[in-house]
Amino acid sequence: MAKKAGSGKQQASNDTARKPQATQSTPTFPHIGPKVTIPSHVILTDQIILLNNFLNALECQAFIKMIEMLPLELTPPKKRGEAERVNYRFSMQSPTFAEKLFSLLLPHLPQLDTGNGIRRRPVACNPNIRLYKYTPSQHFGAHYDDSVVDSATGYRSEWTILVYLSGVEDGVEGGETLFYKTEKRKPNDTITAPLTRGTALLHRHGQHCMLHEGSKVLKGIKNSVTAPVGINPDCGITRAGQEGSLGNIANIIVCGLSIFLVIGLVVLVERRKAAVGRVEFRTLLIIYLLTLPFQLLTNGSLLEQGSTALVALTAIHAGLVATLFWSLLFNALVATQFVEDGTISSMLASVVQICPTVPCLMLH
Ligand SMILES: O=C(O)CCC(=O)C(=O)O
Ligand SMILES: [Fe+2]
Repeated sequence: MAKKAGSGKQQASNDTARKPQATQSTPTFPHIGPKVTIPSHVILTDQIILLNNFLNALECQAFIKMIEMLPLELTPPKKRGEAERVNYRFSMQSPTFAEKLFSLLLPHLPQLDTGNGIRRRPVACNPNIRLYKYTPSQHFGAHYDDSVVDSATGYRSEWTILVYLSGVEDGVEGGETLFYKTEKRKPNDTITAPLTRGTALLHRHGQHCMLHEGSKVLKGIKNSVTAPVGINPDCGITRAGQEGSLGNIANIIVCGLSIFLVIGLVVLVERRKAAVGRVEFRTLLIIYLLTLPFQLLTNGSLLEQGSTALVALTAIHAGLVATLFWSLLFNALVATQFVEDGTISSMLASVVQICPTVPCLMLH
């Protein structure tokens, strides 16, 4: 009898719950070539997708050879509340392989549901890579996969990718990944993903994960490689021009209008009759005017996240905002002067006002 979800969902055992593991030495992964066409086959909308022939027979063979050389761990006996997993595994952090895997997957990936009705193209594979080997009678009990956040990028995973390195073509019997529509696990509510060599199985994980298991291998050896797949963080605004996004359109419009408004104010200040503070105020407006195109570009979701252009423009923007602060302070000093004659003595009143506040601030 498979484990009941009961009070809480049966999670993959602690060491399989997609929490990044202590880094093991990274093996040299075999070469994987890009594939021209890999049609995606949706088995269950927003839940299970198959990409057949993601790896060819030679690539699968090379992976299995690599797995055979690794110091695989046989699962220790399960603890309370953990899913039963009896197989051999090698787990590691490999950002390089995760990037390679993702670059090959990306051209063939459909947009995936992020959980709030929005579909997005995934952005990365998590570097937590696992290699599995199941011998006859081994299996992975029913469980749910957890989401993980990649600390380097902040991407939260929403899907699992599982690539079968061996399958029925190799004489493997049993070992299919089973998905249950209900926790009762009735045969009518069970979806069986065919165990086909080279197929990449994408399935939803985290909050919307279906209860699933790696069924018992009856004959032959099942090998697979798996990684979590991340989608954009929820708070991100898709870059303008991508997936029909207008970027941060409100920011773009307001900054655009502000540019014209501030130019108008600069002109009006020029014509101002007041003897004191005119130049300072105009300088403040000009500095503010300079910040606006940078605000528009850096906060408008127009540029690629992490790109050199965005970093450079953000640095200039931050510098201008700091300058704006000092200019504003200077305007405040000028505006509080006592004798409005424009000479240095007019600053006296400001000094007299500010000095007593300093000890008060220090006491706080
Ligand atoms: O090997 C399988 O078929 C299932 C593996 C799995 O569920 C997992 O790695 O979380
Ligand atoms: Fe799983």
